[in-house]
Amino acid sequence: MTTEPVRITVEGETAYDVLIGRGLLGELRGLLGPKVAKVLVVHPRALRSTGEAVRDDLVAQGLEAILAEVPDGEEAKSAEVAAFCWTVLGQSDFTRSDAVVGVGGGAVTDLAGFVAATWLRGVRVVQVPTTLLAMVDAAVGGKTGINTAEGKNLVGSFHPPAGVLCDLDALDTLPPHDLRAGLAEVVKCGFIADERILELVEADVEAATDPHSPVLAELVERAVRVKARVVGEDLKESDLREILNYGHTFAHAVELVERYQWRHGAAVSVGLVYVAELARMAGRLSDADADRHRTVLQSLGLPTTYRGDRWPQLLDAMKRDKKSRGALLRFVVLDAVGKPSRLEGPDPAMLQAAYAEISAS
Ligand SMILES: NC(=O)c1ccc[n+]([C@@H]2O[C@H](COP(=O)([O-])OP(=O)(O)OC[C@H]3O[C@@H](n4cnc5c(N)ncnc54)[C@H](O)[C@@H]3O)[C@@H](O)[C@H]2O)c1
Ligand SMILES: O=C(O)C(=O)C[C@@H](O)[C@H](O)[C@H](O)COP(=O)(O)O
Ligand SMILES: [Zn+2]
Repeated sequence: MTTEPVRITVEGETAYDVLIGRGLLGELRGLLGPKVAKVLVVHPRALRSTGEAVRDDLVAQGLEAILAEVPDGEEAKSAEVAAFCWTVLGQSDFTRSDAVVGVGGGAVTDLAGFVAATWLRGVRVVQVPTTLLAMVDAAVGGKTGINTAEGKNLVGSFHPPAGVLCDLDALDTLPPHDLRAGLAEVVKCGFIADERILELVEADVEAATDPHSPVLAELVERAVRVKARVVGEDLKESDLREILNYGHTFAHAVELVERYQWRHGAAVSVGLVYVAELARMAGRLSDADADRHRTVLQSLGLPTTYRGDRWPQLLDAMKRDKKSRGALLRFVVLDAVGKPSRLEGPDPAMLQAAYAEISAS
C-alpha cells in the first residue's frame, strides 16, 4: 500500500530528504535528479530480485541502469569489492553526471556510498536501505566506508547521499534477528537524545519488534530525526557527531575479534552495556540509568554479555577506534539519559573491570 511518506530533511551544504513510508520505489527517479543518464544499482546477492526490480523501473523511465551484485553482509565492505564496482563503472563509461544507487543493508549502503564518493572523486548516490539498521542509521548521514584487515571502517569518506528511501515494506522479508540488530541503533538514539524511544520500547516490546506496527514506524522516524539533526550540524564528526558512536568503541572491537560473524547491531548492544558499566564505574552514570541499558536491550532479545577471555585482542582493536587521539582512548559516555559527554584516557584497570562486568561466565 502506498501512503504519503514522512519526509525528513537533513540540513548541510547540500540538504537532502529521507523519505519513510511504503511503496516508495516511484520516488527514486526524482531523487536521482534530472541530469542523470546512467545508474549503477549495487545490491547484495540475497536481494537480486529487488535489485532487478529497481533496475527495470529505472530503465522503464528511460535511464541506462546496470546491476553490480556484491556479497551479502560484511564481505561486501572490502577493497576488492569496491574495485569490482569501479571496474563496472569504468567499463560502462560512467561520468560525473551519472549516479550510484545502494539497495541493501548497511554493508551495501556503506560500500555504495564509498564507491560513489571515490568514482571520479564523487558522484551522486541515492540510498535505498532494506534493513532496519540501514534505514535508521547507515543510509543516512554520509559516512561511507570499507574495512581492512586491521579493523572496521578504517577507509572511507564523508559523502552525503542525494536522498534516502526507507521503504518499510522491505522489512517484511527481514529475519527477526536482523530486525533486533537494527533496534540496537534505535535504542542507542534513545539513550543519547530521545528518551521517548526507550519509553516506547519499554511500554510494548511486541509492537516495537513488529514490522507492521505503528510503534515500529514511529521508532524509525524518531531515530532518523536524531541522526538527521546530528549530522546536519556536524557532518564530519568534529565534535557533536561522536555521540552517534555511543557504544561503538567496544562494539567494533567485538566485530573484529569475531571476524564479522556477529551482526553490527548485536555488537552495538553489548557495546552499549559495556560503556554504561564504564560510565557507572567512572562515577558519571547512575546505577538506575546503567541498569536500564541492560534491561531494555535484553527485553528486545539482544545480547548484553560477551565472552570473558578476549581482553588483549579487544583492547588492541579499541586503540584503532577513530575517536582515539594518539595513545588516548576516548569514549562517548552518558552523564544521564540524553546527556552524552566524553570519557578520555580512563584508567586501564577500569576498562578491564567494565569488561569483567559484561563477561559471560
Ligand atoms: N555509515 C553509517 O553511518 C553506519 C551506521 C550504522 C551501521 N553501519 C554499517 O552497517 C552494516 C550493518 O548493516 P546491517 O545490519 O543492515 O547488515 P547487512 O548489510 O550486513 O545486512 C544483513 C543481511 O541482511 C540481508 N538483507 C538485507 N536486506 C534484507 C531484506 N529486506 N530481507 C532479507 N534480507 C535482507 C543482507 O543481504 C545481509 O545478508 C555494518 O557494516 C555497519 O558498520 C554504517
Ligand atoms: O553516523 C555516525 O557517525 C555513527 O557513528 C553511526 C554508527 O552507528 C555507525 O556504526 C558508523 O558506521 C560508525 O562509524 P565509525 O566512524 O566508528 O567507523
Ligand atoms: Zn553503528
